[in-house]
Amino acid sequence: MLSLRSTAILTRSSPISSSNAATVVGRERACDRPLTVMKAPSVIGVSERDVLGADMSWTMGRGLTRRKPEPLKGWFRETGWETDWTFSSAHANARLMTRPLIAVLNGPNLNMLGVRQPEMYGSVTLDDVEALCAETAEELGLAVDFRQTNGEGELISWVQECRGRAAGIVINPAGYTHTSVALMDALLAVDLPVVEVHISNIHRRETFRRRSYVSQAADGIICGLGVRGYALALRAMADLLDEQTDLPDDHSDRDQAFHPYEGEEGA
Ligand SMILES: O=C1C[C@@](O)(C(=O)O)C[C@@H](O)[C@@H]1O
Repeated sequence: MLSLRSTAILTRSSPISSSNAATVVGRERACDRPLTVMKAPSVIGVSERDVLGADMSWTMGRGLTRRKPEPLKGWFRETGWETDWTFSSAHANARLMTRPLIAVLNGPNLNMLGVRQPEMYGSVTLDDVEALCAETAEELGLAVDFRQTNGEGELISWVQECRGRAAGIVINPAGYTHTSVALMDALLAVDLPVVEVHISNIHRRETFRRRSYVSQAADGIICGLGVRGYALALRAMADLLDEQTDLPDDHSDRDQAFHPYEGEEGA
């Protein structure tokens, strides 16, 4: 279970748009080290998609370091999905960036990596793959939720849960690649960027592996490059998300529009 790792709270009164901003109150004073918080849609009154799915860059107004902490109005819900918020407050105007959450989903028998047909899949374990994904995500400024299941229904439920929660899906559907219309339908339904990964080159193997239902729902496919395909998939996902982003680099307009501590005593 994920634990609450920091105690920041978001409050806002109007719907999010890319041109306004939220008030962010942290128990931690503005600092240069990262804070990880759980999302709190019920607290901040925005949809989970706004928090996690959308590309967002929040610019905090002047005065973060001067604000007295408000009483907490609620706690971030623990949902198993998280986002990282990084305070960088070397300057008077601190900037808060969300990390888009990418679900990395693995299908049946991938828990057996390392012992399963090593001549085909190599000797690395699924834990190694998870570590690789975490490292790559860190480098790319993404957050990952890495999961594996042997159940088709569970995999489909996880895909469905991504809607409104994740910014994209990297999936190695394993055996369900070649059989599951339902998984394909779920991926089509969530309407998120999808990158399909296979450790082995499915086109060099048995004929039945050449057909992938999942590919119908995938933006791209990486196969045959071993587990590094996961890292490549995350890189591709970062690019896809960048392409969706139309935020200007210069947030000065938002800096001007957002004065959360205006009028406050001591601000
Ligand atoms: O389980 C797997 C693993 C696999 O998805 C791969 O990663 O190469 C390829 C599938 O055909 C197979 O059923």
